[in-house]
Amino acid sequence: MKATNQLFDFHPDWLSHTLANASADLPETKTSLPDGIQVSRKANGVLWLTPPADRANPNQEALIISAGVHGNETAPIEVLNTLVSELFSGEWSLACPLLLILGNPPAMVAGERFLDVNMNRLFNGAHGKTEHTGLPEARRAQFLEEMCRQFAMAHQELALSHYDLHTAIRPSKRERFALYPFVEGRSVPSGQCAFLLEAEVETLLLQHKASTVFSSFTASTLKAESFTIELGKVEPFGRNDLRRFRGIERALRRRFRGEPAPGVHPPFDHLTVFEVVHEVLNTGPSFHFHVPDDVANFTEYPPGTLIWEDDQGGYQVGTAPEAIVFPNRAVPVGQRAGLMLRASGAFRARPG
Ligand SMILES: O=C(O)CCC(=O)N[C@@H](CCC(=O)O)C(=O)O
Ligand SMILES: [Zn+2]
Repeated sequence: MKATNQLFDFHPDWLSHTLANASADLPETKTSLPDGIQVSRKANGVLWLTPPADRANPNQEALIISAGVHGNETAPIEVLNTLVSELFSGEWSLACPLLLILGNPPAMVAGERFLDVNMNRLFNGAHGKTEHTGLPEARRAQFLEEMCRQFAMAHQELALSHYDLHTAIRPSKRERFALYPFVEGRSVPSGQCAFLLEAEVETLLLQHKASTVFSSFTASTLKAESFTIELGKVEPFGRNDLRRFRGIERALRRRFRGEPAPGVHPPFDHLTVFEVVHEVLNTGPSFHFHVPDDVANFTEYPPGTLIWEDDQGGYQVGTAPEAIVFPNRAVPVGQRAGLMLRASGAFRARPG
């Protein structure tokens, strides 16, 4: 199709174009789809789509969807690519402005989480730290912040949501879970909970402080309703069982098309909610992490369990059981080695 070829230079799809140009500094390229959607490839792996001004946007929203901020988390990248291919081949029509981001193309090509520095610790301005000067991942994070800022400015009259799609390094006792960045005084809107259930995400983690992850930037700075969503486990391109990702694919397609939310149905009729009670940081040479390397996300520890210690102190589970997510001792000093969670209730959606 003409529009696809113009934007993707004869590559069959957006993903293969993005991988083939992983380190290229591509100029902005614009085209339009036969149904009038304006498409701008802002840079490699970044598409800004705008429906015609007279098209209805029934949900009155604008969406930022990112994947591949970690290069080896490939399933959500494949899901986004499928949706872009459907849109470009005219299978359905877009109702809302959309900013689509494949975060770290060089790391995607390498099949690595990141190359020089974890890009999902570089937002909210952290890309500007002197130790990151000149690093491609820092430049990319700064560019992505700028794209999101411009997109939010261009659509101030619409409700802005950002879903940053990931897969986890370890197996998980809860297959899909979302993290809600902390913003003072804010609580999760019920419509967002219903969307997570629609996407077959049944667990929600409430963060306890703002951070340097992408979703925290869009939540804090752009006032978006933002979530990091963990959709399964890391696998290389082509090795994902995409049937396990149909929930998010369907739910995003429905939002892109501007259709109303469907009713909720068991088993995806309630979200189990956890709150972060402690962030485990690698404190340096004397840091000793007592959680084994291969423990699954949401493994629960009874009260009093020693989670980590160093020569200054440590952390023990409090009076109620706590679960761990993202245990990872191999992080640089000062970075997160895990999150300790306490169950804090449930969101039960009204039956559809
Ligand atoms: O499985 C893991 O250990 C990491 C999976 C992952 O990349 N998670 C995100 C979570 C971001 C957030 O806290 O919102 C990350 O660590 O960047
Ligand atoms: Zn990730």
